[in-house]
Formats: sequence, structure tokens, C-alpha cells
Amino acid sequence: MVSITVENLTAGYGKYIVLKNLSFKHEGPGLIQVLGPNGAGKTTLLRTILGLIKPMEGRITINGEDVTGNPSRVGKYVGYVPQTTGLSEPDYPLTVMELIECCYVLRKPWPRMLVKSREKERIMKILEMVGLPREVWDKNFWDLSGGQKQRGYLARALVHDPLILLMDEPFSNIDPNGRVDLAELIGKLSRNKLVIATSHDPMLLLKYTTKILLVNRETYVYGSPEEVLRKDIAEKIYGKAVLEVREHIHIIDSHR
Ligand SMILES: Nc1ncnc2c1ncn2[C@@H]1O[C@H](COP(=O)(O)OP(=O)(O)OP(=O)(O)O)[C@@H](O)[C@H]1O
Repeated sequence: MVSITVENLTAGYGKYIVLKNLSFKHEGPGLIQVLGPNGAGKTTLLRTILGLIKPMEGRITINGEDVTGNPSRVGKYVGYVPQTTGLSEPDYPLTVMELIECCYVLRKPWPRMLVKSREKERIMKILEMVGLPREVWDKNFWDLSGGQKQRGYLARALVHDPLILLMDEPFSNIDPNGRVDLAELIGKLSRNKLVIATSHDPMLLLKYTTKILLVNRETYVYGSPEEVLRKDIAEKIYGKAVLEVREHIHIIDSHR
């Protein structure tokens, strides 16, 4: 069983406050979508949960353990798929396979043994599961396309079988066919993990969604999709960019 509690979180950069007094909790597997306009603080929230940003106030507990501002404690529970920008990637050569193996070995207790063949099989299964074709496994990771890199990051995040998966805009570099496959995969993962994913399009993952956190800096709403995806509520966060078409909420002009 997995649980996360975020209590009265105030976080930002230096004295610059991005999120103020934000609280939510969730118990059990499922999918929490984090939605909000550009600059709302979605990435800031994920980085704070990861312990990379120390909050000015508040507390984050995972399975009852206080992990606030402590990336190594968080790492026991959480896998992270960052947003891929295609810019400023490291230029050291590492194949896809090597990258995933390295991340796996780094998480092993000391003395760190090389990856055994059984473990290698597991890594290969994960690469297949995330939809990375065999022909790219021996390619330099940094030469992959944006979408392929994103799948590689997902494989890296899954290799330790974490209880919680944090995904920052998982669809941003994925083509339309790939989006359907990735949405299905996220849905499947959310059956036994807690997935927390930021997004600009609530519809892609809606049928798998347990809770939605609509956030815009110091304002937020947390609840089930039925409670949150209402025009009056979405307008509090997005203003006039919200369009209601039949029973669906669409957010226009929300991304880049
Ligand atoms: N390292 C940083 N130092 C200072 N300010 C930052 C830093 N990173 C982000 N910010 C600021 O914090 C605010 C929230 O940014 P954040 O990246 O969390 O938003 P977001 O909701 O993820 O946006 P997007 O949808 O555009 O990815 C923005 O005003 C941004 O300029």
C-alpha cells in the first residue's frame, strides 16, 4: 500500500513564493493529474515532492515517513520522469541500455554488483514495455528523439519498481498514436502504483484518473474529476481559457 500526504506546503525559489499552503493526500494506487496554466507551479510541486526543493513551510510524508527536502528518502519510494526539453542535454556517451543499467546499479546497496543476466532480462522487458524498439537500445541515449528519450526516462524511473511515479508532462514529445499507447500504459501502471502526472490536457488520461489537482500558484482545487472538472471551478484556475463542450472541459491556448 502507498500513501502520500502533502501538508500546508509553501515552496518556491529563494524568497519567491510559487505554491502557498497547498495540502492534499492520497492513499492507495491510482492516478493524480496535476493541471494548471504555464508557470502555475506544477514542476515546482513535483521537484518539491522529490526533495530537490526544500519547502519554506510544510511537510511531505510518504507511507508515514517524513521525506520533506530529503531526496534520498524520497528515492526509496519514487521514480521520476522529467519533462524533456531537447535542450542542454549532457553530451557524455551512454547507450540506452547502459543508462538504464547504471541507474539500476546506483540504487543497489553497497557493494554494487554488475547487472546479472536475470536483471538484464528485466531491464529489457521494461524497455519493451515503454515502447522503445530494440534497434535503439544500443544507440547513444542523447541521440534519441524527444519522444524516445521520454520513454527512456520512463524505463529509468520504473527499473526499481517504485511505489510512486512522478511524471512531468509525459505527453509533451509524443506523437498522436504514441499518446494513446502511453495513456494506456500509464493507466495500467496506475493499477498498482500511484502515478502523479502533470499535464495540459486532462482528457488524455481522464478515464484512468482518480483525483485532479488544479493549481495556479497560490490557488488550488483538489478532488475527483467530477468535482473538479467543472467550468466554474476550472475558470478559477484558467480564467477565460476554459471551454465547455458537452460534458467535457477543454482548456484552450494553454500551452506554449
Ligand atoms: N529555478 C528557478 N528559479 C526561479 N524561478 C523559477 C525556477 N523554476 C521555475 N521558476 C518560476 O516558478 C514559477 C513556476 O514554474 P513551474 O516550472 O513550476 O511552472 P509549471 O506549472 O510547471 O509551468 P509549465 O506548464 O510552463 O511547465 C514560474 O514563474 C517560473 O518562472
